[in-house]
Amino acid sequence: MKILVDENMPYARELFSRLGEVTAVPGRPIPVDELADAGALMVRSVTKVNADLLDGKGVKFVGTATAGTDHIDEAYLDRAGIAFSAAPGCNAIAVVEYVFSSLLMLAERDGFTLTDRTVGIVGVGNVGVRLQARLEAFGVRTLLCDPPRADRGDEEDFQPLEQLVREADVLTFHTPLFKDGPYKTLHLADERLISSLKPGAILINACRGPVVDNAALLKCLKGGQDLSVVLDVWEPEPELNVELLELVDIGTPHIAGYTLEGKARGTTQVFEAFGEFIGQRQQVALDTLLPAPEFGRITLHGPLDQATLKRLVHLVYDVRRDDAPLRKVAGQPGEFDKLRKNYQERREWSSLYIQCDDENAAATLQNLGFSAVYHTAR
Ligand SMILES: NC(=O)C1=CN([C@@H]2O[C@H](COP(=O)(O)OP(=O)(O)OC[C@H]3O[C@@H](n4cnc5c(N)ncnc54)[C@H](O)[C@@H]3O)[C@@H](O)[C@H]2O)C=CC1
Ligand SMILES: O=C(O)C(=O)[C@H](O)COP(=O)(O)O
Repeated sequence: MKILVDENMPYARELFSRLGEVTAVPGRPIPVDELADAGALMVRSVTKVNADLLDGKGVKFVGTATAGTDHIDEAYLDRAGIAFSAAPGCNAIAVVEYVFSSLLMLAERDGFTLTDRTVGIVGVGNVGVRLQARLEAFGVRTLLCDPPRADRGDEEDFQPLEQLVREADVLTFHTPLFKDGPYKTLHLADERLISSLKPGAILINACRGPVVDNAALLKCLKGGQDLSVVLDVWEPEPELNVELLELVDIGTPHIAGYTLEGKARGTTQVFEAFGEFIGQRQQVALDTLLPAPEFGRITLHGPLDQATLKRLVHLVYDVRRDDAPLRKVAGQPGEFDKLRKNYQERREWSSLYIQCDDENAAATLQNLGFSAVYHTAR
């Protein structure tokens, strides 16, 4: 069977060739003629999968190596009898580490202590849960908002969005994009919400661009609102509003989820689902695929404070490495996708093995997701 895969899926050729004949293609725009004889299609978020793309073709299985699924018309796939699988949670750790890098950078720049701040998390799924756990591991207070989970009766202390807006110093969005329905998230952060944020607040959007009304945000920033902004996603992509980019504190080209581990997990999740679909069950251990990281092992002497955590975090990933290149090319056609396609390898904190001579530092770093151990010379 011919399996069409997005060329930005690491390890796709190597894995899927165990199950069929692989052709790697760009995802935006996808070369439609390649679909004519394809039995399976593996995409990322840049390919809109719907009747226009697939009607009259022989595709029987669609996989997306992403957490978000708003680019897939699932109702159409259902009607057309095409099997579908996504990769929930594959890159959640990467997004959490992006948010942490941003907060630590802003804290250093503006001279505040993270543990004095309250972080409101909107959308407490794979990303939000991990973000809450890591923030709390470092002693940062969190407030949670997730109406679908609250309505399901999930045992968590959920608050209304209005309360987060009133109380949070940082408001960070991690919801899917729902254009309508009871839990609509399109423009969830509208002008009213943005202008009601506490003075000096930080607004972060690393989920989908249209969850924050970009025109309203631009208006608030141009009006001089005392607000710091971190945007990884834009309305619309790949054409972002350059004037808005100039006014945000951190702006990146939709790469919050782009650790090598996160992308590789996405590939392996859809690979395993496809294997299951064709009756050839496969399992892949992620660490058999990944190369050694640039920085593998270090020693930390003494306790862990915010400044030390910032240095450790930024040894693995500093969000500014993705902000500067976007500012250089923003507004030039094709450049947004080029930055994403030629993304410099980025690893997760767990790739850094830290030997600590302070027991508390080791425990906190472990809870934050580093591979930390306590070891004394005695
Ligand atoms: N920037 C990037 O590179 C990445 C972006 N994403 C985006 O982030 C989103 C969240 O990712 P995950 O946590 O993995 O998804 P998830 O599906 O595990 O969690 C989403 C959570 O949002 C909640 N939610 C839904 N509607 C809501 C509403 N109206 N208000 C508050 N909460 C609501 C859901 O109940 C769920 O708990 C994805 O749907 C995707 O669009 C995900 C990964 C990488
Ligand atoms: O998983 C998701 O959802 C994301 O937003 C991905 O990180 C987006 O990456 P691409 O699929 O656009 O490469």
